[in-house]
Amino acid sequence: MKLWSPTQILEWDLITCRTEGITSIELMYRAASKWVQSFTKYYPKRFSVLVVVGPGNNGGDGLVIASLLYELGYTVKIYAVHPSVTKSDDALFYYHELVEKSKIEICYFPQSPQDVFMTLSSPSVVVDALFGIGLSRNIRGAYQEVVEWMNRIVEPIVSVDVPSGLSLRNFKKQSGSIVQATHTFTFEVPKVDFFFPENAPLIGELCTIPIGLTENGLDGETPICEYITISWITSHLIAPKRYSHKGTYGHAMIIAGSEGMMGASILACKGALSGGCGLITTHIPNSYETLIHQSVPELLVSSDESNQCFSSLPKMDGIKAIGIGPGLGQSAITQEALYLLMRKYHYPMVLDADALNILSDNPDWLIEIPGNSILTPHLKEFDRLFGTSFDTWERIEKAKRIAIFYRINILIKGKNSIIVDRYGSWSINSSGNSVLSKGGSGDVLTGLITSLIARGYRAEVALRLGVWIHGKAGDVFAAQGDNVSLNISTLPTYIGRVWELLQNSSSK
Ligand SMILES: NC(=O)C1=CN([C@@H]2O[C@H](COP(=O)(O)OP(=O)(O)OC[C@H]3O[C@@H](n4cnc5c(N)ncnc54)[C@H](OP(=O)(O)O)[C@@H]3O)[C@@H](O)[C@H]2O)[C@@H](O)CC1
Ligand SMILES: [K+]
Repeated sequence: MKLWSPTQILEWDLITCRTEGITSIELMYRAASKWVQSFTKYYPKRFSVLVVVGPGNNGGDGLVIASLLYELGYTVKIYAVHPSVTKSDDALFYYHELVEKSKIEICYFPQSPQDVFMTLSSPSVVVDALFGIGLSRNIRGAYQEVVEWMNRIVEPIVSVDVPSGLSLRNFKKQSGSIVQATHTFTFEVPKVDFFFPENAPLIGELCTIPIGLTENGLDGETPICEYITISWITSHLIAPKRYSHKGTYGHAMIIAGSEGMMGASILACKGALSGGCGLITTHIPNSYETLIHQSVPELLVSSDESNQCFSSLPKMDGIKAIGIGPGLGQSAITQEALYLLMRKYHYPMVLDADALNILSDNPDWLIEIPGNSILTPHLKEFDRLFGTSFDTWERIEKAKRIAIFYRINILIKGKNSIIVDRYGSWSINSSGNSVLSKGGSGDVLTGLITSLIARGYRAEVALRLGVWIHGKAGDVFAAQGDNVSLNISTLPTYIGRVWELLQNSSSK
């Protein structure tokens, strides 16, 4: 799914009006009606409702929502901050047509919405229609007071389109107050900022409400980014060849594990096996050869000169991708070996965990990373590598500059992982949940992505596929009714279920 900027969404509204021959007033009514349909499923008539309206079209939606709920028999009050209720022509139309003609009470600033709310019978809910995608600066003054009052109300807040006050990149350096919504019912498509970790407490439960904007209305426009869902994944899968042998699907190498951390090596190798490449060689400290043979008999094993850690380069003929880092350790001899490996190897590498820690300590080695490789830091590792950022937008801009400069791809791991590729395009992953927040989960992912590259996917595609499949495996596990106890060594089994699901979706 493509994610658009506020300006593009407003343009999409206009295109829809032109294509369908309707007015923006009609589109506003349609949007508000659909919104009310969703709202009533969560909050039935026994709830009384305070609708807080702002000066623009978001406030206009609020006026239509208030009158539709009133018609449905809800107890409704409106709270307006702007002295004349609204500055928008469309909203004014509905103010005269619907609100004035009804008996809905309107209360105004400087009375506090809290005081008005207290006059409603319980249970009650606040509808936040103060600002939507048109907010152009940080909220100050009366609006700020109102947002702070709303946030102190303990009952649910349901935001219309956007929690009011969220900048959506209309301006930089967000610093004003923002509504902390219980639900955000957003129109047509989620907004990019909803997926950023710093905004998670503001959005609450997200519900996207289709309002029938013209399909393909923004064709030819460049979206801000792609939200990776199953349809993107199925459209990028390479079908298995009919006649194949183990050489058909590529040869991957995993360099992972050191004394006391060989579990990381096993997990990364199992992750690689679940990615489906033809051959996997693992390079390990030589004292663990028997352990690996017994734990994962499918692997070819290359033994290091050291008994404890990675210290010498393996033979790399025919290896199409190397995954390196899980449990690797950071001894001086390992650091040296990583440096030599990056200089000598010319295909993509997937650098994770200790490989990233080593790079953080030696930032001038970044230039040695083979082109089209992948770095897979989580937030803290990213900040350690490239410095802290004010917010996710700044972090993404930084990642784009670095990715383009070094011709590498960067995965910033998190609840909604962000993928920035070497061309500067970026995506947000949609799959995954908290069962994956465990030691070893990243090791499996490193192996999986490495395997997909060896199998023949371009690195930037393998990265997106791997991240989505890994997250989806966590979702398949949680769908069984257990969102706690995933044992990471069983994760590859759930990756297998995801492949099955993908095969079924592709054949439909
Ligand atoms: N277009 C369509 O057909 C459809 C649109 N829809 C709805 O419209 C929403 C977008 O509406 P919008 O563009 O009017 O923007 P909105 O968020 O209401 O705010 C703009 C107003 O706020 C003001 N203002 C801005 N910042 C401020 C601040 N910090 N402090 C104080 N004031 C500030 C700004 O005035 P300014 O002072 O900048 O001149 C202006 O008056 C969208 O989210 C969706 O809900 C749906 O109905 C579907 C159909
Ligand atoms: K809002």
